[in-house]
Amino acid sequence: MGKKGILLVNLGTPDSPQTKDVRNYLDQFLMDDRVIDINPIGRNFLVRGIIIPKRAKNSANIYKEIWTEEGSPLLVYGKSMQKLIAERLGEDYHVELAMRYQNPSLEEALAKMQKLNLDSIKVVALFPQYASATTGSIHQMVMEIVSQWQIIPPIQLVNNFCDHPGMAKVFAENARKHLETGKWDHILFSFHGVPQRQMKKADVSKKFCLQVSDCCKTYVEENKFCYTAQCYQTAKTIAKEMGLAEEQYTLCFQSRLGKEPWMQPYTSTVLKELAEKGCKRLLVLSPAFVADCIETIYEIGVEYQEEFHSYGGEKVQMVDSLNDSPGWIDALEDIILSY
Ligand SMILES: C=CC1=C(C)c2cc3[nH]c(cc4nc(cc5[nH]c(cc1n2)c(C)c5CCC(=O)O)C(CCC(=O)O)=C4C)c(C)c3C=C
Ligand SMILES: [Fe+2]
Ligand SMILES: [Fe+2]
Repeated sequence: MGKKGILLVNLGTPDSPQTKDVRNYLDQFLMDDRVIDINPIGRNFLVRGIIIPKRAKNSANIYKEIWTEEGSPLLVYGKSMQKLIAERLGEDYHVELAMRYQNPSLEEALAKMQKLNLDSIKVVALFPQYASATTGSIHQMVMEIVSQWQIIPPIQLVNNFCDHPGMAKVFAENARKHLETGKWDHILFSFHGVPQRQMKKADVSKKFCLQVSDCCKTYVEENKFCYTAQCYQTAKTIAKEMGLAEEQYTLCFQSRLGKEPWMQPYTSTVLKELAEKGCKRLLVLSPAFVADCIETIYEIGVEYQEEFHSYGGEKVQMVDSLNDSPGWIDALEDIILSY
């Protein structure tokens, strides 16, 4: 028998923190019709005429602040995950890492896998929750590439691992380290948001998401593929592992882009409300990501800290992501073998 192929895929990151590379990254990312899902002319105007000219230089400066000697944190942790999981799975497996945007590209990772004549390929998008803009886009691109092959091996796509107990345990352990050393007034689960429009599009029945009150706070058959419902399920699983009561934590959504409504409550609004209630110290988990990146290190660690301070709060403590911790490698192995 030959080897089984495992393809780990994360979102992507610029090749360097220089403006030119950040521009290329944002262009490929935001021109994806699953990310900015409007008509092509509108998307071209919005992305190339407004967002990139306005954002690229500032984003490049932020990437410069978070860049490490080995590169972008998202890619550095991705490579480390790839190495550790390959060691763990042993000789019967071949593990590749790819990024949906920029490098290492999906094209080059899949070309390597094609040459190896693998028995099968399992695609694990490195997002605990399924969203059309992330996992959906990765799966679409993998299928487009593989559809050109003469031999298409058995392919399996992992949809989500939003309530995997091992994943939740590592987030809970990382948070617990801070619970032991400090007193926190409240815990936030701040997820990357998506536009409300994309949530409605993902509801096949058109009768559930954003149509019934508290539509996605419980994870049920009707919303089993809903990003928001999966976010609530992740938060619940981690909160249970941490022994938190419902009133001790709040779920919120960050990283909104543009003017249309995204999933709510927005993290900024919740920070303001908590500060007004007298909360001074917040512990923030961000379990939409499996690795620290610009959205956790900078948006939470720097921007939300400053914002909370401006409302009268004192401390926003970001909890480390799963990164390349041994517990996460255990969980990832289980996801690969059993999902
Ligand atoms: C967790 C899953 C993610 C979803 C869902 C998602 C949707 C989404 N994102 C944008 C716009 C931007 N996202 C950016 C960065 C970014 N987004 C994710 C994940 C999700 N995005 C990650 C992991 C990252 C970080 C990459 C890194 O290199 O660290 C950015 C860039 C930020 C910047 O340049 O300052 C933008 C812009 C949209 C429109 C969207 C729609 C559903
Ligand atoms: Fe994003
Ligand atoms: Fe929903």
